[in-house]
Amino acid sequence: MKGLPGATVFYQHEFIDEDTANRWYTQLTELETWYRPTLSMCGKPYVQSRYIASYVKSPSLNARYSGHSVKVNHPYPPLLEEIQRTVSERLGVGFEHVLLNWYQDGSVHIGKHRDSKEVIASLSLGAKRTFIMHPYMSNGEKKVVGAEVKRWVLGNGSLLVMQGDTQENWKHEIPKEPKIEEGRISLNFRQLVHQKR
Ligand SMILES: O=C(O)CCC(=O)C(=O)O
Ligand SMILES: [Fe+2]
Repeated sequence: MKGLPGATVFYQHEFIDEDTANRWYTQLTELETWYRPTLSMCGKPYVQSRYIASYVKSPSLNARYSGHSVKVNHPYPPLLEEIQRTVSERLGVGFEHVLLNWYQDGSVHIGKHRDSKEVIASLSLGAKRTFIMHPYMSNGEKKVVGAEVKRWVLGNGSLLVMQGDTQENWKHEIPKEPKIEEGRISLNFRQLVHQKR
């Protein structure tokens, strides 16, 4: 993707067709493992606005995000096997873990953050949402010369891949868009495996 120095980001608007995307969205809302994660902010518990669900290929894997652990499930249900296989075959990359985020409407968001360095492939289903990348600042300086805020829309059935130095140099977020009434689910496929229980 152009205009993102120090990042390797690919975006494909119609990675899967709309009918399939809509069908997968509806089926995934029926998963029984959705829950709202709690973060600790200044010692107080803070329940986040989005629902998440997470699956690992192998029961010995553990997933951590922003310092808190995520409840992981095993095995993958057949639908998630099918979706992951579709993404893996098209990209030629295997994944060991998926984190699903469910933004039930535009009031639900994810704040600016960085993720771990593995390849992250993110499939979007449902409502279109804005995605913003911000240059990461270190000691008051951008880590990459010429980095400027970049935003675009993640469509229904689109795929976003972040890899390489992207997380070193950039933060990303899905901001609130209060006018959006429909829901969106993103499936974030990752290779992470480095922490054992
Ligand atoms: O929903 C998305 O597309 C982004 C989610 C995200 O950044 C994350 O789960 O780390
Ligand atoms: Fe992220």
